[in-house]
Amino acid sequence: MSEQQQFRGPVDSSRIPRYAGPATFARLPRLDEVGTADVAVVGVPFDSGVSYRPGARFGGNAIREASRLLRPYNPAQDASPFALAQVADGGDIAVNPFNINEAVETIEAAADELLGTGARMMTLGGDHTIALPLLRSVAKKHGPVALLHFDAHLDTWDTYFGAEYTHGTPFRRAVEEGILDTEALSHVGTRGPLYGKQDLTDDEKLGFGIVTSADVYRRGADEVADQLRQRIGDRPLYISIDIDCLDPAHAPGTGTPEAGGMTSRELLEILRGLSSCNLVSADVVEVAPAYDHAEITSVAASHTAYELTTIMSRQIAAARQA
Ligand SMILES: N=C(N)NCCCC(=O)O
Ligand SMILES: [Zn+2]
Ligand SMILES: [Zn+2]
Repeated sequence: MSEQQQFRGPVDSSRIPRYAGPATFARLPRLDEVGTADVAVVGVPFDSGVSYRPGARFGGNAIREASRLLRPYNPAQDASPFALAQVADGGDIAVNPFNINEAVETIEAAADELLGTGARMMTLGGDHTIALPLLRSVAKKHGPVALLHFDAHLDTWDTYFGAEYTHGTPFRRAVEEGILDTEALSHVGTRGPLYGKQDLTDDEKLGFGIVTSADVYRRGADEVADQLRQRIGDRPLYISIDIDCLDPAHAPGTGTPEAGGMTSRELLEILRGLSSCNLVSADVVEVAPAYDHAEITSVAASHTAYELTTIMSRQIAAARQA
């Protein structure tokens, strides 16, 4: 059987215009249409953990809309991700917007169910709070995972207004809970003002290395990707991408924008340089379409999710062949 016949791919945009019909990620089938998937793209419309502008609850659907223009062959990774594995849109994990603790539990349970089917998750946020329950679930399956965290922010702060689960705190909680492999933790794209120098000391103590946005500019995407790849090795890897890792010129539609960020080209190139890593699941979070213009942010996010999906599909196909 040819790969094309084996997996159900996107709607053919040369036959049905790409702007027709309801949006799924990359015009892929829904999970309930294919039964099970190797990669499940799921939305988490939750933004009750934000410290500034709200609106990331609408991010997943904005990314789906912007992803209508994605095409099936990815030349940068020389792969047709939707022919190498079954990728499907699993819809949204519906969570309580008025109770953060309950929402975190619901996300973890839904992720357990999806990962239990053998799927890898490509999650579309939502604010960054959602990374914690997703990591909990991934660690139940794989043990403590390596983490690459693309973000302007550290997100290793302790609490906000006494709250433990917020979009500025998921990775401190994750280290405390022992679900991350502290030999392989990196922030990428970090920049902007902090509360104090202690933020950096605390972050380092938790085990994180930092590649700042200026480092990416000075050293270039290839060198940064090489260094990250060496640190990660063949550990199970989770990639969490806060779209505010990009400069506001490349991602205005987000809740806590910081000047001086990476370009979308730099982000995509670093991800392509990680294509040999054992990516077990990933998220793209913090897209807040109300502050976007001309879908700049959601287009960047859709291409980011496409590269991540391609990495996962290539590995699934390689594992199948081994
Ligand atoms: N995770 C994101 N996007 N932002 C965290 C910012 C936390 C703060 O307001 O200091
Ligand atoms: Zn951020
Ligand atoms: Zn963040």
